[in-house]
Amino acid sequence: MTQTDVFLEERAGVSAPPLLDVRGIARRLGSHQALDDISFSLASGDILGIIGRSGAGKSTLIRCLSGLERVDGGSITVEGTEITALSETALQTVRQRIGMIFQHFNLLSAKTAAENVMLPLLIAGWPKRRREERVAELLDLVGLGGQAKRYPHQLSGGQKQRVGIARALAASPALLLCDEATSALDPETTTSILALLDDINRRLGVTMVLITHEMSVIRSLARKVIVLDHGRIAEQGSVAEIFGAPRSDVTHSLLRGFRPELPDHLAAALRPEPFPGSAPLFRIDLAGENARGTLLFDLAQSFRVRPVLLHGGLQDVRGVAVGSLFVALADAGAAPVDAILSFLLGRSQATELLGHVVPSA
Ligand SMILES: Nc1ncnc2c1ncn2[C@@H]1O[C@H](COP(=O)(O)OP(=O)(O)OP(=O)(O)O)[C@@H](O)[C@H]1O
Repeated sequence: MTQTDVFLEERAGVSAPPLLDVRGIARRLGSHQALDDISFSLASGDILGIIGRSGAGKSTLIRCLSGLERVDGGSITVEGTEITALSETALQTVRQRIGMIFQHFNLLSAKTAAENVMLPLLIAGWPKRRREERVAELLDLVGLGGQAKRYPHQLSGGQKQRVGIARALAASPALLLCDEATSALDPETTTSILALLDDINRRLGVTMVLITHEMSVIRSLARKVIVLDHGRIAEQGSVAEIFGAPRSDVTHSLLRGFRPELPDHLAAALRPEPFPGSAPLFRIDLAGENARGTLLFDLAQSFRVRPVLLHGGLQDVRGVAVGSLFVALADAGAAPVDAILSFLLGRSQATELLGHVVPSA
């Protein structure tokens, strides 16, 4: 099953209709095709991370999802309502179901934290008493119970983003769009904001779409990933699939530093053909079940080879063990490399024969 099939299967599944369904959207900015044939769907409660290099089209996509920008073609459906078909007035009502948080927080500087959070409730016409109760509840939720009367300039960056999150959640949106929500924050504050968003998703079940250029954000928060490149989807899948076996060049490049790579001295020692004393060296990409098995033991038993682990490692990606091992097979003399490769392909996300090295190198 391909990664796209996983998405399509969910779309066709017996469960509830998707909360967000995007079909073939396109958007042109001047002479530039900023988005081209973007399709995906998202179930209620899911968290989708959209990543891409600068200029890939991330901001344009999130602006289209929020209804701030119109598409030139295709459709966007939120909770069964096709927002791309709505008039500006009808869109205003649906947009109350969509919350948004921003890189630079976008708080009103002349209003207190509580007044900023209250704004969407004023617009939605909530009565005063309920508004005040709701604001107190939201400030507690984001850990700012004691800061209600502070102005933005009296708050740290992390606290400002907490106000932004409380404001976005005020009218109980079904969909929360996060536009580079942690890009202006230091690493420690980033971790605490991502943990808060994760907690909110678990407690309130809010569906989230986050755009970012940082793979660390995707790894910490997303469950599904779309990699955008030049306005098109280069690749999509679960976060474990993307980290475990990336397929597109752009994903490989965005993951640099997040996946084990062959150390330079080993790469320099690699030869394309076997030579006396050499062993074939494989890169084995693993995720989930196959990362926990007895792969190397079974390999040794089945082919009477001696697997020598030269490099690699596993990391935890949203509860799934994901990683790569660089394994040389000593004493593989008579063992058929093709059969070994097909054995490994059946037990891994991906396996590649990199060349031949002296195993102790
Ligand atoms: N008015 C415009 N006319 C022509 N091209 C535009 C216009 N506005 C944006 N673009 C181009 O559209 C592309 C997509 O821009 P967008 O801001 O969506 O990308 P992005 O992935 O969010 O980038 P970044 O991470 O740098 O914010 C970029 O190449 C940008 O230069």
